[in-house]
Amino acid sequence: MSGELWEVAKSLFPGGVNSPVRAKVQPYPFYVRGGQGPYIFTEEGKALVDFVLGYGPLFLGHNPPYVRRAVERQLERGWLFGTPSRAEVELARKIRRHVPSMEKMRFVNSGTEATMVALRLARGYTGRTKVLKFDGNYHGAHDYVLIDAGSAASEYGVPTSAGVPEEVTRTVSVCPYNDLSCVQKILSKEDHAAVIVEPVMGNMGVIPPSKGFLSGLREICSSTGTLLIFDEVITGFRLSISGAQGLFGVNPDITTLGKIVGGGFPIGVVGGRKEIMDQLTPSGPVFNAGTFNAHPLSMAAGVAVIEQLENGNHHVVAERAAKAFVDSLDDSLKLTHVVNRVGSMFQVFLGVSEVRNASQARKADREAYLRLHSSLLREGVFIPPSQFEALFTSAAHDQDVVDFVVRALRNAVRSVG
Ligand SMILES: Cc1ncc(COP(=O)(O)O)c(C=O)c1O
Ligand SMILES: N[C@H](C=O)CCC(=O)O
Repeated sequence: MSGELWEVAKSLFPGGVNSPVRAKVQPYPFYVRGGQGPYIFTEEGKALVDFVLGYGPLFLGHNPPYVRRAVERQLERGWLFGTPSRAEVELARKIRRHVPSMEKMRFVNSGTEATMVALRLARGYTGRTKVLKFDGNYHGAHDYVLIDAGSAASEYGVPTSAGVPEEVTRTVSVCPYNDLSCVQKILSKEDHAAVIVEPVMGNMGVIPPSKGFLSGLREICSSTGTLLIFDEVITGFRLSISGAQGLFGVNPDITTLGKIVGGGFPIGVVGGRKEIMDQLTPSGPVFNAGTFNAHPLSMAAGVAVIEQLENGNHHVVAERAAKAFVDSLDDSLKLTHVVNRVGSMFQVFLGVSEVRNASQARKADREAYLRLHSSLLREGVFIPPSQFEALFTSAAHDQDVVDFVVRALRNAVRSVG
């Protein structure tokens, strides 16, 4: 049972968990036995409608048969060879077909690794040291991005992590999200290698880019010789089959992917213009290597997921469910609130009337949000236990699920006040 596992886990893991946001569920995290479609099943045997979806990767829901079969086929053949395998070529060709700005790419094992390689590549290619990021954007858990970071770093009050050397911090400039004048001012010195941005912010709740923000970044970067990196670890293959860059029609120089493109198996991808990517070892001097890079199981799962996205109306189904949730929330909540939604990712901010950047997100009533989380859990619905995460829907969130969730929401909002 969850309570017993938690007691042991506390003695084994710092804070009882292996990724901090998981510890936010009160009074202790529930342990999960399995998942199917839009549901997860707890150790206690309770079914929960899942709006966390592994923090984004499971765009087709839990345990979809075509992904499972692809992984099983790979398992039968073996799963690690230390040499290239066919599936990595297949997955890369699919990614490039849908995200043409990724002319060449490197497969790594997490979004964290992907952004780390992207920034190193940008420095190697431009010969410049500094990079610019945005307050509240989260790009994983390495030194160069744990500065004013969102997600669990903000939730636990350490947006700038202890242990990041000051020498590193000094090389990272930070602007408020959606503030082009700040970017213009900083980049005008022409000493920054890159701007890294979540094209839709999904790690401070959800915050959409203002009209003209992404195209403005493109223009400023091009005119100052700065590389533009879109961190599409969340948005890639979610906001459209071509990610946020397809949706907004703005091409970055470098893209990072993760989550969906590995079908729920560990993956990160860094890709971009040929001449930039060719700086990577063995064709260039910027080093990257990895025992598990292009892991055959992740490659097989990724190919299966993209095949599904190429043939179904999965984005329509996921987006319809997200819209229904948001509409129902708007109808039931009496309290002042904002719901930001882009496609199938969204978040509600209670007690505030506008959220366009991280400082506005920080003003939301986080206690009230946690009450909403807990009461939804009692009603059989799992949303992230942190204001600074996004809710996600999947292609498995069909009309029956939506109807159930709308009823659950009506009961749950009473606890919010
Ligand atoms: C936008 C973004 N970039 C990078 C990462 C890091 O990915 P990972 O957790 O796979 O290291 C995440 C999430 O964790 C993310 O949301
Ligand atoms: N916000 C993070 C990634 O998107 C959530 C994953 C984690 O921190 O465990």
